[in-house]
Amino acid sequence: MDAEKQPLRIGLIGFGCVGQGFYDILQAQSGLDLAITRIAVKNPTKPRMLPAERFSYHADELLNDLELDLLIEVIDDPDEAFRLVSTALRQGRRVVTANKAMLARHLPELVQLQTQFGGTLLYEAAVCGSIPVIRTLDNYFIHEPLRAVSGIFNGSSNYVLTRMSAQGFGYGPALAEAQAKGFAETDPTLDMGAFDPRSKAVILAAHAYGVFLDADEVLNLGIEGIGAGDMARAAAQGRKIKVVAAVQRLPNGHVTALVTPQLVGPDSPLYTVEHEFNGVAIEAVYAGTQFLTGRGAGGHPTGSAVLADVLALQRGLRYGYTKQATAPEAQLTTELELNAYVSHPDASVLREVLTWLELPAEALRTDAHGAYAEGSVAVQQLWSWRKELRTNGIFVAREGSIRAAAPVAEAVAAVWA
Ligand SMILES: NC(=O)c1ccc[n+]([C@@H]2O[C@H](COP(=O)([O-])OP(=O)(O)OC[C@H]3O[C@@H](n4cnc5c(N)ncnc54)[C@H](O)[C@@H]3O)[C@@H](O)[C@H]2O)c1
Ligand SMILES: N[C@@H](CCO)C(=O)O
Repeated sequence: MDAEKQPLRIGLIGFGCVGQGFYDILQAQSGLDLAITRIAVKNPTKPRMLPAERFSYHADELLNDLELDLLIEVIDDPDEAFRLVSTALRQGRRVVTANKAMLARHLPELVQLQTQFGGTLLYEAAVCGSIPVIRTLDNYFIHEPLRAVSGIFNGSSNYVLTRMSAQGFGYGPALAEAQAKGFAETDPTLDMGAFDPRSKAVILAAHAYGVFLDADEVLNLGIEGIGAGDMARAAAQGRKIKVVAAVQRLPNGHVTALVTPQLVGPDSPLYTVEHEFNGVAIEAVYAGTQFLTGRGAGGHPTGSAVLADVLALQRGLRYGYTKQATAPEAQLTTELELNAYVSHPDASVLREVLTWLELPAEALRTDAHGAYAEGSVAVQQLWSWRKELRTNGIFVAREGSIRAAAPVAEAVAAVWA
């Protein structure tokens, strides 16, 4: 047989939700010159849809098989994923990964390995499932200055919020559903605590601005503290609670990122993004704002993004990382402030929170659902008290853009209006 007619030989590492999703899609399509030649799994005793002889039980066997044209890494262990992906890149190979936690920690090194050894890594599936946002930023907005890239980057927490608000579900049952449907991470605190959308924000910062942010220095607050009372208050105001991640260029030219729950109204495109769907707004200086939406989690949507990367690799696509050359400085969220809403069923707990956040005691209100308060809060305070805010299940929402703290707050608000 003519060597050029051989299908691309794929080594698939990980056969969970995403691995099987990718496998299903490939089985259902004809005419693609692709073959899943080897599959590596971890657990030899787990019942699977394919006969045992289809599997290897050591991913290193796939790394050592240089007949494989391309490796796909879709396991749930970020450290092992980094070992596998970085080894493959040192071999100069073509690799696809969906592992955002691993990418957010190691992106600079993975970029450097591609330059040094000539391999290629694509990872569209790692950010917002089936939405082609990385490619849009990397290929289309190559020279366009961007004001912000923001939106709903986590399907599981959005699913839980949708079930709680529209269908009156409790937090626990809603999360159990998100897990059963394959949306949640193996450790769901990554989703509910907004660590997962923070990883995605870090990855998008690299493609939108050429900046490699340190994930540990990006403030992320999740939805563990949100209760029926918060849902009822939001609904009474005609708003919904969404976890919004934002990477944005500040008027001083620096880039910053933040992930928090937010109260959004019907004027926001995020208002109608429900269940496991994600939505990304790209605010470009000349093109204006574009909004991308689609399924952000699940085996088939994510498998579809993996397939798109495989086909792109077949055509020779690489990310350009062109904005790295002119990357602005990253700025941590200090010196910024936002409109905060905090709540707790117990007023005495909330009183203490107000002192942490330097909000006046008079801001405290109570209603049938418990205690809440609203006011302008320095992000530095949220940062300092982030562990306590999480442990106490305090819900902090923001509304509108974060802004530089006084005395430039008014000027900044005008720029962003
Ligand atoms: N589920 C989604 O919607 C989704 C979406 C985008 C990205 N991702 C990412 O894709 C990756 C896989 O997610 P998933 O939902 O398929 O998880 P999963 O838990 O369903 O499957 C992961 C599989 O990897 C296996 N595994 C772990 N270590 C392994 C090793 N060393 N060798 C071989 N197999 C190993 C596990 O046993 C498990 O079966 C994760 O990084 C996740 O963050 C998931
Ligand atoms: N756990 C992730 C999977 C998609 O990255 C989510 O719920 O968005």
